[in-house]
Amino acid sequence: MSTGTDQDFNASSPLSSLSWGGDHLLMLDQRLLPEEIVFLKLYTAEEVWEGIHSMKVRGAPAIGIAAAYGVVLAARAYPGALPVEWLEVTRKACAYLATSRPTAVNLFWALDRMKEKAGQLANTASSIAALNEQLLAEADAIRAEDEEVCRRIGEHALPLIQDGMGILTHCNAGGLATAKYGTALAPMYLAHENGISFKVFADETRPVLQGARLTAFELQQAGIDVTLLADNMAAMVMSKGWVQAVIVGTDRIAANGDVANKIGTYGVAVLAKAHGIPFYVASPLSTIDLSTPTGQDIPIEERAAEEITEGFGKRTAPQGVKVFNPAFDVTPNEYVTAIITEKGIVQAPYDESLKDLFADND
Ligand SMILES: CSC[C@@H](O)[C@@H](O)C(=O)COP(=O)(O)O
Repeated sequence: MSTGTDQDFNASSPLSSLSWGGDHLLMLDQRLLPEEIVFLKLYTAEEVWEGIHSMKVRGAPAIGIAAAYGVVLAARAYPGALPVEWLEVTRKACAYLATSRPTAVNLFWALDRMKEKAGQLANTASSIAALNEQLLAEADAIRAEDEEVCRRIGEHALPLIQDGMGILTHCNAGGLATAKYGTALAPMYLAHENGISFKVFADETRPVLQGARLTAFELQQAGIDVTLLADNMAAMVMSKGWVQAVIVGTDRIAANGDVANKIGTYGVAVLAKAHGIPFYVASPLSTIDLSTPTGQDIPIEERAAEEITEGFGKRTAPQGVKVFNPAFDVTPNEYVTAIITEKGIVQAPYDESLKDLFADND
């Protein structure tokens, strides 16, 4: 792995979290934002695994894209392999990369897609170089499709944003978490482009501060009116009548419409309901997991205690104290006003409306 700052930051176009560099994956180190803009050059699947696990890249769609490129890097490590060995390498890489984080279903969705593509390619009697090129094309397609999907989510959600509105969001579901535009932030970028005037309240999102470090940064760079809140201020801001909608992203939606997203989202949803504020979830179809029946079946990642006791290098709790640090929570479907997808906006009953989204796909 090597580091560099060779992709210039341009305030008018959002930073790209991931791009293919010819023989490596260029990954923006999101742990260092907003103070430093550093792109890492990753040459191995192990480096990609570590990048996902340590949250250098994070956000459900982005980790799926990163993992897809990780499979490409694994395959490229054996230029002299036979096709059957090549296939085995790609399968092992998929299984390995799937262990990097447990909650965001986009990771498994992207790896399943790469596994299926590798299986098809291995039967084509192409050279290993040609197989690798085509595997790379699949990873590129996953990335390009995500950009298009996010744009469409933004277009569908655009009518929800009106002049003078206040919108609260939690964590970061922006361009940094996706190929471009984001999911929850996509309509905000589009509304801004369309001259609609609105305010965003960004929860700082303890303990990793994706709201403060990433959402506030992204929106500020785009010239969008953003106000940063500590998480415990959302109730007061809502009670003042400053918030007309909540829009968040998601890591996995179960078949019944329960929504896993960054820890604290459930609390925001309860507050929104108490104040009569609609709570919207922006989600690509790749984040909807019909094979998981309810939110209780979604695996919730628990992360290191140090994220809470000495986040960002400063000890803020006594040594040895017990800590519970789940990275996500589940918002029950009854709090979800609507789910905004690239195929349109759906509402309860979610067990039917989510299934219909996929039925239309056939
Ligand atoms: C479009 S990103 C949607 C979600 O992945 C996002 O809201 C979120 O919870 C990210 O969590 P993170 O732990 O930063 O990967």
